[in-house]
Amino acid sequence: MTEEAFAELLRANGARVFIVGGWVRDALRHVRPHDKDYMVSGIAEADFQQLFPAAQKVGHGFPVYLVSIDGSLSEVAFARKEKKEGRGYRGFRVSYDPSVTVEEDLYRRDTTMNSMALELPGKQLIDPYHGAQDVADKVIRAVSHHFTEDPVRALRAARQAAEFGFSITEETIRYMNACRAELQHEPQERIVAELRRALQSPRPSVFFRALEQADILAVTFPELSLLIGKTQPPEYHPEGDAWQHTMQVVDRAAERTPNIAARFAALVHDIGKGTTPKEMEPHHYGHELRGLEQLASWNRRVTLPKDWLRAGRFLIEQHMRAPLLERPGKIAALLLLVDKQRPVLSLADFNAVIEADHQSLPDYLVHGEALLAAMHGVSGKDAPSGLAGRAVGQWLAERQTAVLVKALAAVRARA
Ligand SMILES: Nc1ccn([C@@H]2O[C@H](COP(=O)(O)OP(=O)(O)OP(=O)(O)O)[C@@H](O)[C@H]2O)c(=O)n1
Repeated sequence: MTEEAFAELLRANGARVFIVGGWVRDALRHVRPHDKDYMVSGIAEADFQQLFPAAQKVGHGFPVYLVSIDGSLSEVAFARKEKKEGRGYRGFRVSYDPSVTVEEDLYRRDTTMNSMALELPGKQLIDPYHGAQDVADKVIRAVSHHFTEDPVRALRAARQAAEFGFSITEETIRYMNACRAELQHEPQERIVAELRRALQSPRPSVFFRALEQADILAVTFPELSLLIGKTQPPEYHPEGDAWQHTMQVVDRAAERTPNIAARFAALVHDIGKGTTPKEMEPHHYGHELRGLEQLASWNRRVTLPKDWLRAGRFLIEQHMRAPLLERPGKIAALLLLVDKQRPVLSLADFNAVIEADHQSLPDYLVHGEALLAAMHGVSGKDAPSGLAGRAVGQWLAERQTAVLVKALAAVRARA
């Protein structure tokens, strides 16, 4: 059914119909809006079911229906009021009778930019909390103290700041801080989902810095929060401590690769510096090993996506040595090892993180694909017939190194 027919049918039965949430916000931001969510008020659930017998009921604790509108299945919710009664995002008493108004529904939402509606059919903007002005000013502002009723809103606000390049008001930062205690009991999947979206954003550091500003980094990402104040030799790190460095590296990685596992690897590459003994600072000898331990402990607390873990481990192990190799045998071995990380991590992804960290890239990584192609021209099948077992492996490694030396010399001659 068309949107027009859907709205007309409801209006003919005394209801009001609205487009709500992120679609309205994104339309005002002039970016391509995502899925449309609808809301209806002034109609009882039973009457709605009679009008749309094919609509599938979904939703936890309150009715949401899936209706096919303009060719896609859209969510249609009833205007509702919520009263927090228990812990977590499900601890609500909800009322959604036909008397609940659109303004009441918008009031229970997180931020002003997400609390606007367009009434159908004319798409008149309903904006009781001045979200349009905040979108124009690029400001994230909690609608009310109800913000704290769902603690994940603290992460949503930080993540949307990173996605949209918006700033967060002081008062909202305080509400984010007020979510601190409850955040410790949130399902980790919701936190990882927000982390994923933050890593997808153009500047992930905005997300982590907002959490730090609200003093909730230590409860959401304790391994990262340990990096704060960890000193580093200023001649190598004029940007400051291990936290400032990590924030720069994750942003530079986001400029260089869309691969989320690689961006995660950039985030955790120096995570071992968080547990460097105080007396060793500003040096961090052995931080690769401590980094693997920290990542493992993060993964015990939260099951991290397997590809993130694999990329994270690999970069923790390789980020110090990879750009500093001189011996051809080591360069050949590294390139072949990087090659084995596909499809989790391509050579380009690996290079993106190394360059984000060191702000330069050695020629053997810049031309790594060509060097690999040359090395792949040699196969164990070409080994002399007298060789077997490990001797074939050794012969292959030697041949591949010889090929690499030639190919690298050609690359360097052209430079
Ligand atoms: N914790 C939450 C989640 C959602 N919402 C409200 O529900 C709407 C729809 O939520 P959702 O689709 O999850 O997010 P969007 O804001 O539409 O967009 P995004 O994809 O950026 O999360 C939001 O706009 C907001 O009004 C809320 O108040 N609190």
